[in-house]
Amino acid sequence: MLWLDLGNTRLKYWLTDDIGQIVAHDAKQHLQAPAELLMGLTDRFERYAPDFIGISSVLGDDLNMKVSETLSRLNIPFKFVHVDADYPLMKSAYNDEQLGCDRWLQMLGAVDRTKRQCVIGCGTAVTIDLIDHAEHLGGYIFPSIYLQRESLFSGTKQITISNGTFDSVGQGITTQDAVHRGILLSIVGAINEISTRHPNFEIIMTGGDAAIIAQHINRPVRLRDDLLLNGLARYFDHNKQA
Ligand SMILES: Nc1ncnc2c1ncn2[C@@H]1O[C@H](COP(=O)(O)OP(=O)(O)O)[C@@H](O)[C@H]1O
Ligand SMILES: CC(C)(COP(=O)(O)O)[C@@H](O)C(=O)NCCC(=O)O
Ligand SMILES: [K+]
Repeated sequence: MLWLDLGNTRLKYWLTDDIGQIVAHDAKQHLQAPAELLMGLTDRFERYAPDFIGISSVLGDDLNMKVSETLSRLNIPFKFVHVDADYPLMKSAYNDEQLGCDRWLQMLGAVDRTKRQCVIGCGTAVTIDLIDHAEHLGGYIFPSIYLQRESLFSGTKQITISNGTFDSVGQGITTQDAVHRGILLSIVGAINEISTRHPNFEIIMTGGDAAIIAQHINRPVRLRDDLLLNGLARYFDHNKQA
């Protein structure tokens, strides 16, 4: 099988064999041209001859259409995931016409009926979702540390910071440090506040920036880079049986 995750910044793919083992995977920036990026990957995909392609995309109809056109040339059946608030594995209180399918799949990949869970996706946006014994209660959306830096850069005259590392939440005494530390604290502080409000929820983090953020959380965090893939596999496995 070939699994695709089209996020706002990166395209991720995984090729798996008959028993679900990953035989190849990668993550690449798509620069809003995922179809063109996929075109360049088709040779690699064809070599593994997957019999099905399962897709998570938060890129919207126009880009999804272009992706479909590119994938059609492979002559391999493919399907996009559709969010369903009434799904057997997890019910959701969220408006399912709006809920991003990457958020939903990350939750499906993590959900455990015996637990209370807080699933945090650290991608282009940071999403925080609360699940109580397989019931999605709702969540929060924040701009990522990079989007926050870009908004300061573009919305102010004197802040011209466009690079540097996010490695501390202590107060800064230079613009560079104040910007990076303030931004990181906005996300870390929010997660710590949610963790205080929901002490019995296990904290699970995934996505490109999970490791950077997790270091500053004042409770044990489970880092899982397999959530979305796991959610895709659960979704299509279930749909096959249905
Ligand atoms: N301006 C930037 N500079 C450096 N890295 C960035 C920038 N914007 C995004 N990234 C990186 O892109 C990655 C996006 O994470 P990912 O989980 O793939 O998100 P998405 O699913 O939204 O594409 C993160 O690892 C982040 O560090
Ligand atoms: C919140 C998101 C932007 C996160 O996307 P990502 O950072 O993974 O690229 C995406 O899940 C999305 O566009 N969601 C739709 C809005 C919602 O979930 O309510
Ligand atoms: K967006």
